[in-house]
Amino acid sequence: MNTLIELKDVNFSYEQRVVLEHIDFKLKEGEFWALIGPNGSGKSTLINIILGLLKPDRGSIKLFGDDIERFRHRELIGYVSQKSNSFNSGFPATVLEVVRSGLTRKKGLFKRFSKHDHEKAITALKVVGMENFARNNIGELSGGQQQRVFIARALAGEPKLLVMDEPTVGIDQQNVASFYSMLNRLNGEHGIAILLVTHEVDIVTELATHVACLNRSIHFHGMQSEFHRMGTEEISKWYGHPVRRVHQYEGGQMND
Ligand SMILES: Nc1ncnc2c1ncn2[C@@H]1O[C@H](COP(=O)(O)OP(=O)(O)OP(=O)(O)O)[C@@H](O)[C@H]1O
Repeated sequence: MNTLIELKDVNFSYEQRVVLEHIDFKLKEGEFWALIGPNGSGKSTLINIILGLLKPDRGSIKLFGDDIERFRHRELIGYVSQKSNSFNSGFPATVLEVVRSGLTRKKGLFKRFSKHDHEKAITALKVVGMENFARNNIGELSGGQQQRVFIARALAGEPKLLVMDEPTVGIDQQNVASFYSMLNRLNGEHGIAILLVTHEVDIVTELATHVACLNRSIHFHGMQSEFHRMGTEEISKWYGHPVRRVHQYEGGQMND
């Protein structure tokens, strides 16, 4: 399995304040990682470093085997942020246009879209179950539907890795479940690796193949099954406050 993300001894501070320390992290092809941690633990900062938006003070970062400075295949990484789903009803773009805009990195902003691009966009909409909404205005859709469209936008460029920072913020509980089963399909059937930042520890650590626990440094990095074997006390210690674990089904479920 190829390694898609590899961080070694990464440190980062805002001004004088250290927020990430000695971060080692590795994600391989086909894996589904949940990145969890309390508020302010550095999750978004870590994602921004992986995306090349922030530069670490120290340490090495490799993407798809290349040093981040030399990595030229941004299209291999699709990114969906928590703020994507915030269009209001007057926003003048169709779902199809939003998804096609995911191809601009490859084509340049003012190039015309080919029939092939159109097909790619429709295929991506089918994957997320939104093909019937292609002609709708993006603002007419619910938060959950908009977020699916943003996943489709990220998928249009045919990435091998999808990075998401709390993509379910603002989505109601019922739609969250179907959103996650869609992610499961993307990972299981389409083989797309996923790195997902989440507060929904209970659902996601059941779905993900691997879990990373962050609170300034990495406190756990391993398989989902090992994570679920960890004791409540151990989890509470790094989380910074008591964490209650609810054993509802095999493997256990954790609420925080
Ligand atoms: N631009 C910034 N300048 C200064 N400090 C920042 C900046 N962005 C974040 N921080 C601080 O760095 C720490 C880590 O923030 P970060 O957003 O990475 O955490 P997080 O785990 O994603 O938090 P949350 O779960 O609340 O979204 C926090 O203490 C935050 O206040």
